[in-house]
Amino acid sequence: MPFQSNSSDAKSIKIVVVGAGSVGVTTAYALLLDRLAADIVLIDVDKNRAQGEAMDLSHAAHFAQARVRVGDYEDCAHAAAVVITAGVNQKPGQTRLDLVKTNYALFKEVVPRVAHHAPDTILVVATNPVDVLTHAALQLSGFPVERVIGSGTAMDTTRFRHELGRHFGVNPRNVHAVILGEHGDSQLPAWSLASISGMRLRDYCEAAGVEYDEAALEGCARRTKEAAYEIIRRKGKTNYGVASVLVSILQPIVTDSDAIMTVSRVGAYGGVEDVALSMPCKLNRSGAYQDVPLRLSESEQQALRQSALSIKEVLDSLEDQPCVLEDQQYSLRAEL
Ligand SMILES: NC(=O)C1=CN([C@@H]2O[C@H](COP(=O)(O)OP(=O)(O)OC[C@H]3O[C@@H](n4cnc5c(N)ncnc54)[C@H](O)[C@@H]3O)[C@@H](O)[C@H]2O)C=CC1
Ligand SMILES: CC(=O)C(=O)O
Repeated sequence: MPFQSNSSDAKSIKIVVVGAGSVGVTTAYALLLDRLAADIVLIDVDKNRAQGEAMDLSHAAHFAQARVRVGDYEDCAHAAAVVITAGVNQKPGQTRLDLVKTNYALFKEVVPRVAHHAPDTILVVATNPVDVLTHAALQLSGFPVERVIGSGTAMDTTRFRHELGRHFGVNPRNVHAVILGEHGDSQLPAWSLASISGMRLRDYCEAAGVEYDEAALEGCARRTKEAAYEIIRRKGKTNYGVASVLVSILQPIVTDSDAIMTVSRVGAYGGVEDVALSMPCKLNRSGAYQDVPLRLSESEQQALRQSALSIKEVLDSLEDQPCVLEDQQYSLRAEL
């Protein structure tokens, strides 16, 4: 039975989180606080630790009228979404792309299992490098493109709005600004689209009688790009921001509400075919749709192309491309 959306009622909603590490369990906790699902399933190779996390979360679940349990891949059946957070994280100084070989190998193990048991679900990928692995998840699952979503620059867009909100002294929710491209070093701020109170940033500054301080704004974009490096240098990981972002991606899926978010999806960008990166997408119960019109400046289009090319280079460098042939896919699934 395919997932049936039930916009006002979380009773029937199951969400599976693969990877009960720092990001996975923080996401499960954020899901509980948001009361988005009735059944939250944790899957991890370290079953003992996952069990401990599920027990602890269950005590919090008491207040949210949901249950949290440890499961296996067959528990993915009928899940509204399966969030993949399993994998190694960055050590101080490492880039997200440095993780690709290890986490790609893990995806070859995990994704076909999820797809086998939950052929109608939506995959939400958080594991890094998230754009490369969103592409891998699409190929390994055989799902339609709209049902494989990477958290992408939804995280960076949130950080960017936080920075701009602080700079302009307004609530970040009232800043409309997006980061596009790679969830990584080649990301780009779409300055030409940024607005506050319906006004482009230059107009807003003029109307407010404040300086349009280009250097300070560049600082906002730089701190956005470097935020994860700095947090990892200080505390060894990031978890709260991404967990909240993952729940904000799951919300429009569960409630079928057509929210527009910058998430990663496979497509053609800046003339580069078959690559995943983030652009604004409409999210609903069927997945992520790129039917949101966008008019970027010439230099932003160039930067987007460069971002696509740098992700593509990593994809091409993977010795063993994800299997794309139907019969290969079946043979992989037959081994499960
Ligand atoms: N997209 C984003 O914005 C963010 C992504 N991340 C990424 O999320 C991933 C996870 O990070 P953390 O939770 O901090 O790492 P962690 O080390 O705390 O957790 C990883 C978990 O994956 C599990 N795991 C390993 N192999 C597995 C397998 N084959 N099947 C099931 N579970 C398996 C481990 O047992 C562990 O519990 C990393 O790749 C990290 O870079 C982290 C923060 C933000
Ligand atoms: C680690 C990571 O990808 C982030 O916090 O943005």
